[in-house]
Amino acid sequence: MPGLLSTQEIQSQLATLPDWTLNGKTIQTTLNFKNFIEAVEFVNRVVSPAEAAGHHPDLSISYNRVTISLSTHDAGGLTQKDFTMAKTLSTLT
Ligand SMILES: C[C@H](O)[C@H](O)[C@H]1CNC2=NC(N)=NC(=O)C2=N1
Repeated sequence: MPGLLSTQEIQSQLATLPDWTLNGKTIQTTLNFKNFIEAVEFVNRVVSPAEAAGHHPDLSISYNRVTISLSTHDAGGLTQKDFTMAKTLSTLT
């Protein structure tokens, strides 16, 4: 599938994102907030850049923790879009 990154490309991109890990065909991170409200406020800040990029992370909230998972569903794995979005989301905390 065009656009899928090689294992080597994934590893070198991950090296630039210290809080993110590879989990199967996704990259993932968990962020900790003070409480549920702050976690939800973070998720709300994700909406605009995700819509602008047409690329949407999987999000799960557990009280004060937000787990973000990125994968390019259309391509069936990781593409540059996932790493670009991970970098964008890292600026929102
Ligand atoms: C048409 C639309 O842009 C696509 O379906 C987009 C929407 N958001 C998406 N988000 C993610 N994470 N992967 C996709 O393949 C994807 N596709």
